[in-house]
Amino acid sequence: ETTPATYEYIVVGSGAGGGVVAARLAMAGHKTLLLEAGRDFGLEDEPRYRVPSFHPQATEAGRWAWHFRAGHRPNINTDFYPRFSALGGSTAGNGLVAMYPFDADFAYIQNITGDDGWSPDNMRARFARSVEHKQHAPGNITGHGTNGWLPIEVPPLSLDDDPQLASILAGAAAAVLNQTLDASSFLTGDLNGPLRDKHPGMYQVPLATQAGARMGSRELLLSVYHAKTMTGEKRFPLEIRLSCLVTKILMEDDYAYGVVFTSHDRLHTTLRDDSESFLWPIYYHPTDMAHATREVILSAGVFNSPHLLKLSGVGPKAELGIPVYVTTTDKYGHVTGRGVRRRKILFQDRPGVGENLRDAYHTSVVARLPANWTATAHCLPNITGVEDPCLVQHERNFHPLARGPYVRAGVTAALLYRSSNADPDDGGGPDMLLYGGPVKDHGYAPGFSALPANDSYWTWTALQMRPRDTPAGKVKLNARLGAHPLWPPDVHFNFFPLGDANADKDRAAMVEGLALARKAFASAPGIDWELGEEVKPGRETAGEWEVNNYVTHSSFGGHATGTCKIGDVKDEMAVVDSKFRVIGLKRLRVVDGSVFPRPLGAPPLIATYLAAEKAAEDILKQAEKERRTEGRTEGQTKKLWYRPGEGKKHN
Ligand SMILES: Cc1cc2nc3c(=O)[nH]c(=O)nc-3n(C[C@H](O)[C@H](O)[C@H](O)COP(=O)(O)OP(=O)(O)OC[C@H]3O[C@@H](n4cnc5c(N)ncnc54)[C@H](O)[C@@H]3O)c2cc1C
Repeated sequence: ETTPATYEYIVVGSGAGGGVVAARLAMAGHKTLLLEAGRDFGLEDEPRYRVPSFHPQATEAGRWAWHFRAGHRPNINTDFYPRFSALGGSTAGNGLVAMYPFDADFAYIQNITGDDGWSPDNMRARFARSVEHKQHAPGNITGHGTNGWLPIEVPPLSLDDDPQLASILAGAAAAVLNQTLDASSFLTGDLNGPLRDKHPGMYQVPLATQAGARMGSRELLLSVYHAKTMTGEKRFPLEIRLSCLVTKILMEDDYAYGVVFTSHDRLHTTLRDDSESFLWPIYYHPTDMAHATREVILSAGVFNSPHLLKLSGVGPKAELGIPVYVTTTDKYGHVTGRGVRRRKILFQDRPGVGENLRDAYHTSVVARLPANWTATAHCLPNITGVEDPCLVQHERNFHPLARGPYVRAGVTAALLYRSSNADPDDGGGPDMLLYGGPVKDHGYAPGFSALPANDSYWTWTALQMRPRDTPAGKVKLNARLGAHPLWPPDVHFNFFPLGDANADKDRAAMVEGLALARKAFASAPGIDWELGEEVKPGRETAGEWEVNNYVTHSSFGGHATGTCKIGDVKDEMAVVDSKFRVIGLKRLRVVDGSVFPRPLGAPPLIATYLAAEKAAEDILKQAEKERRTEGRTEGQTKKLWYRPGEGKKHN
């Protein structure tokens, strides 16, 4: 029996939420442990990490993924829903789209909680502090940062690259915006500018890249981890432990004081498959613990954060207050080896944990154009044994202009528009986004990343940025197997719930989006559709019933949120308050993409980074307050809260 290692803060998960929080706390001088279930794939010679256009292949790389199956309708959970397990979390393989959220997204949280830290002005100021906006086209950079840790750049583009490109974009401008294509405003416009919230328009899409290579919370963490003082010592007290799956939050009375974790490479990815072999890693790989004198911060993502809270006994009484299968452990968290027992695991009734699983709807129209894209015609992605000249070009050059076509992640243009189904009371402005690129993309499904060698596809995807309030989905303990950290949770969205009037309006907006995508193709000047074709949904999907059916059953997500939602402390379904503190408990916060109470207008990456920046400020303010009220100096705060053994322990 040894004394567990003790830190001021323990952060679980290194994604957009946890990566930023851990880095900020360590930079402020606090001894911080970051535990991440995955490995550092960026460290390996891994083009799927670095190269933006390989993001679909990264999504399907088994060793990086959580292998979630998520149903989009209740009781069906067969759909592939990618989430990454790596240093950097989902930022290690996501689509890199770096779009600033809408003011309304932040104003909503400010209004329901009364916390002005969420005001659009404060969030914009955080954005300006966090990013370094590198606009390769000479664009408007008002409201952007120039010196932050996250580089954002617009991949270089020339409309002369391919005769079909200008035509496709002109078709979209005509169909969606009723305008002729203004190439100069498209090339210099600013999708992250402060004015775009209220104005329909067509923009290039900024990416979180540095000179055409992926950047994210991994790079921030590594720069903090490796920083040295003038005398060559470690500058910031950050410890990062990879391949460590946190299995439980340790709690006593009403506060968290540490975590239990298991170290094993690929533990969760190889074994989260419902098979009978699920128990061996727990038996044969040691569990360990760490204690936190100040706080435990849960940043395990939209599915794993509520799952881990539930595994630790925090969640709905109806689910945790009845006997479920649990692994039996001794008082140090070590598995006793006597298998599983049925046990009630309720520690704190928090009915909102795992509820309110929401997402933004996407639906795509894919067309095969008459000719292959000239910019990528010589590329040979995904052909084993053959050197890919485009990859060689990307890897040998370090200026985005010289790196070639792989600096793009599959999205070339985004059109913001207001649908005829928009909520009249939503304050106006665009409620839909139509984005497109030279890819065959109709959502995540096994095998989707296998690209044809010479492709001639373009996909327009309609994204509903502001779905209405409808009955939401859930993340629950595995109904069949119970509460074991290696058993994946049941994840059920609730897309277009039947008989719900708001869902019908959402579907109508998506049907309109699909029609506009088709019109965009049809309006593309000079494209001979005798030589090309719509491949998805295909011409046979033409009648009202067929289109409705296609939208209902083929719409996909990717922006899941809400399972640990922020709310007023009096809202019994809220999980955390505006400062990310789990309501009803002390010393425990959730800081990740699960906290947003409803889907964000923009893709969630930047919003999650900014939420984490706010959380770090909130945590540091609290630490400072404690330091003052206790009248202690910083070095003397260690024993402030953690007094294990004094209180009543859970389990
Ligand atoms: C394929 C894909 C494409 C995307 N494209 C875009 C895009 O283009 N633009 C955009 O804005 N957003 C995009 N996103 C979404 C964006 O990446 C996420 O919203 C964001 O990363 C969420 O951050 P997070 O901190 O909530 O979770 P994550 O970034 O998922 O991080 C959670 C981390 O916690 C770790 N973890 C989980 N459980 C445990 C445990 N028990 N113990 C230890 N560690 C644990 C995980 O391994 C993971 O590293 C995409 C996501 C995916 C998966």
